[in-house]
Amino acid sequence: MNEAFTWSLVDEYIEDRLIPRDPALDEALDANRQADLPPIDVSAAQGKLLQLFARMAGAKRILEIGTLGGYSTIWMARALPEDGTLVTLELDPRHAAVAVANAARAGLDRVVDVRVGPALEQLAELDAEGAAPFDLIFIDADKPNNPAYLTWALRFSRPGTVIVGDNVVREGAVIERHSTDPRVQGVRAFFDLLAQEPRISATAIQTVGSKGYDGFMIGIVNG
Ligand SMILES: C[S@@+](CC[C@H](N)C(=O)[O-])C[C@H]1O[C@@H](n2cnc3c(N)ncnc32)[C@H](O)[C@@H]1O
Ligand SMILES: [Mg+2]
Repeated sequence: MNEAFTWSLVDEYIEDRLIPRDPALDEALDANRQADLPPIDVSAAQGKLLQLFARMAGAKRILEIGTLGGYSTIWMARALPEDGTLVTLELDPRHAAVAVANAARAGLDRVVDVRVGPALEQLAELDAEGAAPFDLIFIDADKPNNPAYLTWALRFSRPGTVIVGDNVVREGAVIERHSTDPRVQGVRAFFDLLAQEPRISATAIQTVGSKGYDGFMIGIVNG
């Protein structure tokens, strides 16, 4: 059997056994399709993993960089208490509008704050507002800016903050040091920064599934 086909079937099996259906998440994916958003959201199994990280961290404040239609947003926001907050940053106003509607349909409009514009500008604005530290930060936007996003993530952290980065393996292309793909170079610079950053303890895990072969970086800010 074709490998990628098996990975998808196994994801279906995992979803069937371990991931109860959440109509709001299914509706979010439908709304994304209808709005022609690219299907580059996390898988259900990965969304659940992010939700579990949020619960393990006892998160009350989550920052997401890269919203798309808010699929991962909803997964993580479901882990928040009623007075929790999830700030999510999105460049494309069309994506952001779909995400706002999806979060509202999920009953999360009071906890989810979708901010539109280049994330680097939005992060500077959050800083100017004196934003309190976040408990979990999920980096999943334009990969060339990953090093800058990590620097900002550290600024918005406290000891114990969990930082997760998506798409850090890129079908194995991460090891191609001469790659001309700026996303690969962004991820490699992200690893370089992590390697010499004493404030964070990190690893990366390769993943396969319905979204192909990729990986997550998971780190915790040291005390
Ligand atoms: C991979 S998608 C996010 C997927 C989403 N986290 C999920 O799993 O459901 C990346 C998103 O980042 C957005 N993006 C790209 N460049 C950006 C930037 N400079 N600032 C903010 N968002 C950006 C894209 O428009 C896209 O919606
Ligand atoms: Mg991603």
